[in-house]
Amino acid sequence: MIGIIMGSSSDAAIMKPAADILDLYKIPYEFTVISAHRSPQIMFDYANTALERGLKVIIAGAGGSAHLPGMVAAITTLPVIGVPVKSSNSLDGWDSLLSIVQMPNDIPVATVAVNGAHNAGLLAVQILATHDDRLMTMLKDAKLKNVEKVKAQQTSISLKA
Ligand SMILES: Nc1c(C(=O)O)ncn1[C@@H]1O[C@H](COP(=O)(O)O)[C@@H](O)[C@H]1O
Repeated sequence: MIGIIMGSSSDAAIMKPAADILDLYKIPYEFTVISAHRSPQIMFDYANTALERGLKVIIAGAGGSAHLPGMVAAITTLPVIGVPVKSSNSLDGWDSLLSIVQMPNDIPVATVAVNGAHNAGLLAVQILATHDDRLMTMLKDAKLKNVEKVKAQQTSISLKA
């Protein structure tokens, strides 16, 4: 089970690609809103019980002054993947990117690109795949498909005068 959490329902569309990836790989997940700023006790309880509830990885997305991923990582020993969300009144996503990526020593958050929920989902799959042959086989197939896509582009590309 993977936890996908976000600071506000306004982040849901940006976070959905993480859920889409988990659907593709048939991995169960929960998808919910939790805010370190607005609901600190709920955030604490979620992070504090995540391991015993069977979560393996937490994907946390937040915009603006994005403390949610780092605060969850401060509480749990599970891997936390942070998704900087470019929210409506943010500084083009730089604020959330820097808030999430610049963690102090001892509290890592694996930060993906701004609005990079797709890769966050895939990274969670890759973490699970280290102990799951079905997932590792699917990931290898996906890599081979990428190679085929590039080969097709090599044969179709042309420079028009
Ligand atoms: N960064 C955080 C946290 C947090 O880090 O705890 N809680 C909400 N937010 C962010 O505030 C932005 C605006 O939220 P609203 O749209 O609800 O006003 C969202 O992108 C959310 O992730």
